Amino acid sequence: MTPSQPRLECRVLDERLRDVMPAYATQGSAGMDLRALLDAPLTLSPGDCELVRTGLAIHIADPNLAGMILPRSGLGHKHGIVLGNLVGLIDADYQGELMISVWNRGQRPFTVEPLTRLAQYVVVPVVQVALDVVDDFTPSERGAGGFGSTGAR
Ligand SMILES: O=c1ccn([C@H]2C[C@H](O)[C@@H](COP(=O)(O)OP(=O)(O)OP(=O)(O)O)O2)c(=O)[nH]1
Ligand SMILES: [Mg+2]
Repeated sequence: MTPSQPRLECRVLDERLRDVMPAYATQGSAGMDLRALLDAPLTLSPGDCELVRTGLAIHIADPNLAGMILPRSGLGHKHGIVLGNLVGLIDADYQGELMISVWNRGQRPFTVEPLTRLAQYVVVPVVQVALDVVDDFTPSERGAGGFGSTGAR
């Protein structure tokens, strides 16, 4: 832990999580893994999407931070287990349980065992902005070009 590391309040909503709290796996890890709080194995057929409990609530509180729930690359690439919402965005004022929308986008059934590390939680900086309504912008180099306007190579 570095001295400047922000501290976030976390409620443990299920005692099963006590011994397996999320942690950074290495010094340079960007995310900490979230486990599936399940009473029994959960088999997802191809195309199935289920909301899975994590047993944890994290109150970020600081509006200049947000949480993100992201897939784990091994599960996503090897097994097609990703998120039903693609990315979960956790508001700084959210105090409820972190939930994982798990989606089997693959072609084979996949069984999630209880307390499997299913997704990862990343805290990112956020800037809240104010919008000034204008009629026109000062021209930029890109202008309204997008969606491949700069070419493929
Ligand atoms: O994967 C996720 C995504 C969201 N949330 C929680 C935290 C987040 O702060 C809240 C609302 O998420 P979001 O704003 O993305 O959903 P919404 O459909 O816009 O709901 P709301 O009307 O409550 O904002 O739901 C999760 O637990 N897991
Ligand atoms: Mg919302």
